[in-house]
Amino acid sequence: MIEVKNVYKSFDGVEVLKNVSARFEPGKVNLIIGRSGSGKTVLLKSIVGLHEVDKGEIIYDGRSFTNMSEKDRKQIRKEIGMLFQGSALFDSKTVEENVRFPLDVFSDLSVAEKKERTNFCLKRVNLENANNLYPSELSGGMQKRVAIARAISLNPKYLFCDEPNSGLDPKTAIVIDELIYEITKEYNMTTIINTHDMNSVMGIGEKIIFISEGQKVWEGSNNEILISDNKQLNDFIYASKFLKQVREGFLKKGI
Ligand SMILES: Nc1ncnc2c1ncn2[C@@H]1O[C@H](COP(=O)(O)OP(=O)(O)OP(=O)(O)O)[C@@H](O)[C@H]1O
Repeated sequence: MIEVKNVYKSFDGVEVLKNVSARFEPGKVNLIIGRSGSGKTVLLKSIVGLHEVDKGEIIYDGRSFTNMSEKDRKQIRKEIGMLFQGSALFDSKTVEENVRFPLDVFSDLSVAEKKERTNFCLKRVNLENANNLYPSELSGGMQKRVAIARAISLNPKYLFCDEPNSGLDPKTAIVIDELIYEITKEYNMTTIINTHDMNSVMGIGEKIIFISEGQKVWEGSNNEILISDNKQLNDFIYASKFLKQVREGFLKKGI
């Protein structure tokens, strides 16, 4: 479990995170949602240590990331898989080299073991025959799958995804969401995703944190979101006419 306790973060005197607390559980897909500029990325970066928080604490399974030495942080970083916006693959490396990269840098595996692990990860994302292709030869969805294979190569306990669906068509986005959901369950990972994709929210949002102007103003599940009477949350969610109609139908049925 990852715990965020009373976290504050400012840039040049401007408070971007204000007393944010949240618990992200293992084996669950946790989403951070909110408008552009609400502080989602700053929160995610604070959790992984790309930003130092001004106040408050980040705790990984009882280990205070905020207060530990750089050496201990390195250990936690090895337990983290990251899926960046836009996949962030190395264009000059093949699919196989991209997926193997974290193993080359962080593991003591032999060449044969690395090959085996790389192939296992590629198989897991249904890309068995793509080893020798370059990112430019792949569709956006395939690139995302390579990025997922790379993110799980070190068998992480924690998976962070920043807007995993950006740039994908709705159908491919669902495939990627489902893949993230399945691997979260398979490896009992604590997965945290930043998104404003309402399909993801409704499809895989087991636990959702809604951030507005740097504050957590709501948390709950994808089912609870449909019956919430939190005005700020509803203004955000039902900016979509379609979802407004879904909510009305849902409430009419009295579920
Ligand atoms: N390194 C930084 N220096 C100064 N200000 C920053 C920095 N990073 C983020 N901010 C500011 O913090 C605020 C929150 O930004 P953040 O990127 O977390 O928003 P977001 O919710 O992730 O938005 P989006 O959905 O558009 O990615 C913004 O006002 C942004 O300008």
